[in-house]
Amino acid sequence: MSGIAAVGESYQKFNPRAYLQNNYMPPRADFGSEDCVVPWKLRCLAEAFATGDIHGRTLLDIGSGPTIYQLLSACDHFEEIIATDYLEVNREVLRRWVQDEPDGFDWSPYIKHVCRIEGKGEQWKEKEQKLRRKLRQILPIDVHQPEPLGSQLCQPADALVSTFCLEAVSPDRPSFERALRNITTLLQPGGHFLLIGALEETFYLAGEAKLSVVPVSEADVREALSKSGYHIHDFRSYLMPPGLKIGVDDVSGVFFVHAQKKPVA
Ligand SMILES: C[S@@+](CC[C@H](N)C(=O)[O-])C[C@H]1O[C@@H](n2cnc3c(N)ncnc32)[C@H](O)[C@@H]1O
Ligand SMILES: O=S(=O)(c1ccc2c(c1)CN[C@@H](CF)C2)N1CCSCC1
Repeated sequence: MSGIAAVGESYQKFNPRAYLQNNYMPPRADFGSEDCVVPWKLRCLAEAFATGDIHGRTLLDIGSGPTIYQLLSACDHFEEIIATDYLEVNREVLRRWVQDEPDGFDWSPYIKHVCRIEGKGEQWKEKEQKLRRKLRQILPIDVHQPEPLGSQLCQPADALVSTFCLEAVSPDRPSFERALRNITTLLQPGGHFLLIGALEETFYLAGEAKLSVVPVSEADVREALSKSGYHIHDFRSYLMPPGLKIGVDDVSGVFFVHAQKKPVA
């Protein structure tokens, strides 16, 4: 079985609820200080969109999983947001959130925090409803395919977002770089790409699933982006405090990149 096939097999045991518990609920997900990793991630995204440089008709989120935090600052800048994931269980979690079904994950701490740091006086329920209105498609994706969405995307997106996906689904650095090249075909030339990921992580847990992660450094990410034809506007790294290592992964840090696909020469 190929490395990519083995990754796909390992994801069959992925448990969205366990994944959310491990990474998005207190105490690990702490909003107590601006120096905590969750406020840091949300601030990176809010500041990128606050420049006013990133806007258009369609934003595509690659490997959304069961999460929506990564889309909160985008929803004022795009007409349509498209979420994607490899697993139906995750696409179903997102559909249930969009439909405001009962027993969904409570994203209100994240929505309230983003409204506060954006400083526009937006009420959190207003932002929640706006994102539900704009999140119009939830599509299957495989970043290891040359056409990751198959024939589902009629035209390239104006911007991409992707958080903790590429390194978590690639068995090695070459497949990480190929996956980045594949998803880049989904982005307009000149389009912006906001990428968040794990630094030097080798595994993470999601219920019964133990997923392998290809460890990447800042230099590895920069090289992969350069090979895929991006200009890097901003690259930030966050060093994980030791207290946050509780056994659900071995992540050493988190990176944030604001990159732009170079126009066709
Ligand atoms: C670590 S989770 C990231 C979820 C979310 N973006 C976040 O920020 O927490 C990785 C996601 O990649 C998805 N995935 C697995 N294999 C994939 C593939 N071949 N192509 C695209 N996504 C894949 C998984 O289903 C999972 O939702
Ligand atoms: O935002 S995080 O940095 C985060 C959030 C999500 C993930 C990781 C880290 C690392 N493992 C990834 C597996 F791919 C998923 N964070 C980790 C500390 S507690 C709050 C969540």
